Amino acid sequence: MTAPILSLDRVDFHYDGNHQNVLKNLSLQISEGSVTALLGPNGAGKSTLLHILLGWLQPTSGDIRLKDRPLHSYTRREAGQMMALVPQIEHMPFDYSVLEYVLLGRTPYLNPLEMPRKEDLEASHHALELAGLGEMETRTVTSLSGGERQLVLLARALAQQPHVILLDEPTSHLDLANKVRLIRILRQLHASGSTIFLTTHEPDVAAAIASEIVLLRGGSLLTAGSVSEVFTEENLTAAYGVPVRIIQVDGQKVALWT
Ligand SMILES: Nc1ncnc2c1ncn2[C@@H]1O[C@H](COP(=O)(O)OP(=O)(O)OP(=O)(O)O)[C@@H](O)[C@H]1O
Repeated sequence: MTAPILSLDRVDFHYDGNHQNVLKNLSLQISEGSVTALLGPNGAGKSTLLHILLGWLQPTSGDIRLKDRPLHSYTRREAGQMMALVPQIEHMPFDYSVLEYVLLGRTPYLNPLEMPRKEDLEASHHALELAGLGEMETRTVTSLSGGERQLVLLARALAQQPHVILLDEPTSHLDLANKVRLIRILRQLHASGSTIFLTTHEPDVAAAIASEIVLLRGGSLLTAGSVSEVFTEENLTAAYGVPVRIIQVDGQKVALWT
């Protein structure tokens, strides 16, 4: 196993005003260069965990390290150069063009009020091409469909050129063709050495791209490990509380609810 780029050690978390822990004694290591899929039922704590990993929420107790330092010791700018989030959805209040929105991904590299430089424009154009949005850069973000917006959020994260990319249910608004495009992009990023951590409600997407799977239930770790270890009928049935069958189609594992 390669060195962990992110590690959690006995992390507990509860939201203000509700003392029930949403994450419970969670220990986890994410290896550099891995693709980790986080699966679990609604309310398991997946989005909360993503926000903890980004440093947006502070654990109630326990430690989180990014590379060789505690996560809380990173400035926002340093953390922004290391990690990017692709949220599931984001309120887009202003009539930014697609290109302007994607350029926001370059903020961790710019000084306050500095105009984007040549390399920022190049990184943003490249990200738009990768996400299949090359033709759309002058459209306003408010005029886009849900799936197109999700691709813009992906492009913004790609423009950020992070070491670790975190994605919250990245296929939730995508049609089949764009789902395949996303899987290809994530495979490309993986091949170029990026670390990828995604939540998904689609076990098949997890099986298609992940090297590691983490199963969360009720804020606790059910199990974590390689796809062959974790993606089993027994584990998925325990995670979701409904009987799950796994079949193989052309060497690909597919989960069926029975
Ligand atoms: N801001 C908040 N204040 C209080 N409780 C919250 C807050 N956000 C989430 N929760 C609660 O924390 C628990 C975990 O929520 P979280 O959104 O992390 O789950 P999830 O696994 O991402 O769920 P889903 O699959 O439905 O998106 C849930 O019980 C939820 O109701």
